[in-house]
Amino acid sequence: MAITFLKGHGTENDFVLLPDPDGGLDLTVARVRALCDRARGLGADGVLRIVRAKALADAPAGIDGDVWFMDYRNADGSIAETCGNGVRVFARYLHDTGLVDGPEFPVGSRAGLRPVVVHPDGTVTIDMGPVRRLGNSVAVVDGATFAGIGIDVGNPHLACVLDSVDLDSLDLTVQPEFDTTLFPNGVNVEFVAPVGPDEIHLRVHERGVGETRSCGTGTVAATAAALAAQGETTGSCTVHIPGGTVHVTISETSSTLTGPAVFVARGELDQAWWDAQR
Ligand SMILES: N[C@@H](CCC[C@H](N)C(=O)O)C(=O)O
Repeated sequence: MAITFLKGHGTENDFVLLPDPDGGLDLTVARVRALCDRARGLGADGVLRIVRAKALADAPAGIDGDVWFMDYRNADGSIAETCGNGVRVFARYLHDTGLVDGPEFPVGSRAGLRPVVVHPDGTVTIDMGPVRRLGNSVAVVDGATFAGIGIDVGNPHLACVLDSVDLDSLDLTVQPEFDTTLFPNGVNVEFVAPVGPDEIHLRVHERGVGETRSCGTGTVAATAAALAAQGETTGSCTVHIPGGTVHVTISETSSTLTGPAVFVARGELDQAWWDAQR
């Protein structure tokens, strides 16, 4: 059977999507790495396998088996709990292909259900769930220490609000150092430059990927950190990342992320190439 793929992105955080309703694909670490490789594969920050929850061995308890589940993998082959930009692209695929009834439905992820609304213009709003603050910490970049806040949005983040440092001057080609006691499974690190009370610029180094043009869960974590810097726990924010702009709201009990979801290509993988990546 031919293996079909789609290539898409959410604010230039790009993904290979693999429709696999019955979970038949043997998606090894080597295959994820090869797919994401920008020279020997299709090139992407991550892979989104589109699978029914009942076909997945490690779907979290409590998710109905018929729910469409986003089996997310980072470019290095590691599994992450969720991906905000990925959920938007995933949701748009389900909606546009008629795999769901109507514009409002839940998407399964290892962080739990993420209810979505697909808008007529193709943008998507996700209910990202509660934002959990983990306490103060620091990130070290090139010997310089930045104060930040640990934030859990289903996956772990360390969001640092900059005061005087120029965002563009940071070297994010290597993983910023972080406290491995607070983040034993690694962390996504955000650097946030406020440009107004409800508007920020953001750069992010993603766990399992490197610097990306955008990170949806990171935009929520960055908003929480920017609000905390103003003494607030709730509010809304326009977030500019290198790959575009999204909108985030945070309440005491939940959060939302709204932004674009774009498809670039669809096709079939070469079977001999796939078989050679074990
Ligand atoms: N790009 C994603 C986050 C993907 C997972 C992350 N790298 C992790 O390991 O937690 C997003 O848009 O949220």
